[in-house]
Amino acid sequence: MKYSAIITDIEGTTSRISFVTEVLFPYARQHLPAFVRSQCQQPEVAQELAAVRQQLQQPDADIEQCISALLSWLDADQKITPLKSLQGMIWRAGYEQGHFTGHLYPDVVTQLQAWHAQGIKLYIYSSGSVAAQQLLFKYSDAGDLTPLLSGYFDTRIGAKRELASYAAILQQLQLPPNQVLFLSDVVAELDPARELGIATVQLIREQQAAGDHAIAHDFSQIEA
Ligand SMILES: CSCCC(=O)C(=O)COP(=O)(O)O
Ligand SMILES: [Mg+2]
Repeated sequence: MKYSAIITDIEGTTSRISFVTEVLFPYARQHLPAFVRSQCQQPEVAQELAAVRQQLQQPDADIEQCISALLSWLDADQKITPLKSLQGMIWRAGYEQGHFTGHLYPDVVTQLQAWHAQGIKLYIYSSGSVAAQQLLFKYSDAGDLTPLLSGYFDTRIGAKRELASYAAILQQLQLPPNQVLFLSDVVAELDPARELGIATVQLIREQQAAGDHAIAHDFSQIEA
């Protein structure tokens, strides 16, 4: 066993990009205005709206201005933390009511089970909120896979292209970098992890450009 821990990205790595862009994002877009209007007094929503106002640097922005900003961030796929948190809250209903299940490539399910059985700790690092990550794995195509996972990281620990984010994750895992493997389809996410000494593998699921990291087309090709 080469690694004590494996951290994996979601979109384009464990899951098809189109599941995020054609199922999750449109569902959030459709339900966000009514969700925010009806739930804005709930403390967890009010807290995210305060973060939206802070991001806008408009402390007096009303609900409709907040909704408009959130929708424009969503359309531009901006990984802004209050948007990602609200998306997770909205997706909960979609999963619980059976509108969709969390897409995972079949090789991911098999390999996560094998790595878990070998004693490798498995973590997720996605721009989707921790709650959204937990929902995807709880309501996955293959059933509840959350027992396989030891932890989750989102934009609260930092952006995925920033070296400091990977340093903070290593700090939390309390592991030396060479015992950790990071999987992503995006070279700009793999580069800062490698700079810290974390092992990296780029997943090439579709037709994206390869970088200079080790490459796998599916999880069965990854030596851990
Ligand atoms: C937790 S599933 C939703 C993924 C998401 O919201 C997103 O922005 C994709 O981010 P990733 O870091 O997984 O590429
Ligand atoms: Mg990705």
